[in-house]
Amino acid sequence: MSTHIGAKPGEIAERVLMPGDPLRAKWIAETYLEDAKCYSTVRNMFGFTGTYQGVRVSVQGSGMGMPSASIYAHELINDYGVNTLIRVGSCGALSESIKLRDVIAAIGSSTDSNMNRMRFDGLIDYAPVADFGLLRTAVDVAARRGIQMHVGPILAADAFYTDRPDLYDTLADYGVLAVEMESAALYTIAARFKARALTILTVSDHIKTGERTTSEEREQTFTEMVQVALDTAIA
Ligand SMILES: O=P(O)(O)O[C@H]1O[C@H](CO)[C@@H](O)[C@H]1O
Ligand SMILES: O=c1cc[nH]c(=O)[nH]1
Repeated sequence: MSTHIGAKPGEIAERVLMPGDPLRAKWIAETYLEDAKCYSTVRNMFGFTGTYQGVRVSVQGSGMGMPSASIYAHELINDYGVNTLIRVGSCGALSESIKLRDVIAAIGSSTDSNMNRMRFDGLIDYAPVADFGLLRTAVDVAARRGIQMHVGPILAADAFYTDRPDLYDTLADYGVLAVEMESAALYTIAARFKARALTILTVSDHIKTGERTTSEEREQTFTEMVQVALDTAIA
């Protein structure tokens, strides 16, 4: 067991999908994996391992926000030898060119979090980016499956509810497609410990139009994102 994950050594696959929502993890495991077994219920942050097309894959909930996601990414890599982490999350679209339920692969993640400022002593604005190989594979997989996937930069924000929507408009002017709450930390930790990471998102909320999906939809219906992530994980 690590501090926050109740798995024994060897119970977690080298390739892990990471939704923020632990019930999305359960749905993915039950829907897509064969012989899925739950290896952790610590804090109800469920983790499962099974096989997808004959390859061992795990799905681990990571919670909301960078402090929580950082814990799971750190322990998966350092305590369980995970080398491939693919976040499968929900996000808010910042631009009207993006529609509700669209799929986005995050090439890089800006952030308003202070975590990397502390890491680099306030002297460097580190640029957290996706693993190029995973991103290239995900683009190929999406094309093969006929799934339209946007590829571009996103924002990982500390707060879900912002007092500064004007900054979201400015970010959109600079090409930032969407906001979520984990990827800057995921990309940074993966880089630090020599693992590969990619974030794939489904638009659950539209910041410009106010449209939103239900919590049940966020849990159980983002199938295109999950299919791209699974095919990418085993490639
Ligand atoms: O749906 P998940 O993966 O949790 O991702 C998004 O949803 C949560 C906010 O509702 C944040 O964790 C955000 O990043
Ligand atoms: O608007 C949204 C939707 C999902 N996740 C976020 O962080 N923001």
